[in-house]
Amino acid sequence: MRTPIIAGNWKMHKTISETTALARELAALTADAKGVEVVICPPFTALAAAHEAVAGSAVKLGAQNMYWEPKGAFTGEIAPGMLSDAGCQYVIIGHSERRQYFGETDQTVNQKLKAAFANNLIPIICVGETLDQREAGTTEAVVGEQVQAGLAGLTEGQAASLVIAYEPVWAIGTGRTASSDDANSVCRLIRATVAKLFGQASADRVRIQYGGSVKADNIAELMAKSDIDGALVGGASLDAAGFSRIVKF
Ligand SMILES: O=C(CO)COP(=O)(O)O
Repeated sequence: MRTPIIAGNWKMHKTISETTALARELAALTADAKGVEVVICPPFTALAAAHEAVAGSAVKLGAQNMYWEPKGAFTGEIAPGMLSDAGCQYVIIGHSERRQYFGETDQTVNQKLKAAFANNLIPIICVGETLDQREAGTTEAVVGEQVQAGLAGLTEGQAASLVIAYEPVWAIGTGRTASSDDANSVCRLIRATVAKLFGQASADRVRIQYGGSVKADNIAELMAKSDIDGALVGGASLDAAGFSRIVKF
């Protein structure tokens, strides 16, 4: 049985004081949510404040990115150990915005995944096709390759314990959600790819999220699907009331 996981990717939003307020409100509003894991991923500058704000609650903390080296002359980068130190248990890796604007590739995603595991962080690896790729009929090939290359060299246990977020790029921030059937069929393909690479036991355990214009009013339909185990929520995670309704799908 896979525990559903709802994560909020705050992207480049919220100051420290705004983070404290939002995280506190969210912790209070989700205190009675049972059987679901809740994660928030604020920007780096607000991680420590968020950690303090959710202390004593079930809300967990994640970061939006990291570098793979443990320390050194890498100006502007953040090491995995620094995220643990700030209270993170999760880290988003290879979000489409990082692939699109910051040159991340399946190879850098793979290096980051291995570094995350080496530092006891659970990676949330993002995969998904662009509109051009969907219209060209290459969704399955693109997503399959992202999973295969991104997870290359992991152990069966690691493959089972990570989270894969299927985020079709054309559905992010556009108000266009993939239909629940379309989302589920790609999530099923992702699980089959994990089964092929790491065995059925890992595939049965790995949690697969859908992301892309998830809102309180479409979460229930998505979560009812066989292979969707949660959501990675952008815009709608910036409002405590709305996000708590998503958590309580
Ligand atoms: O990119 C996303 C989460 O990582 C999705 O963003 P939206 O929910 O704003 O579409």
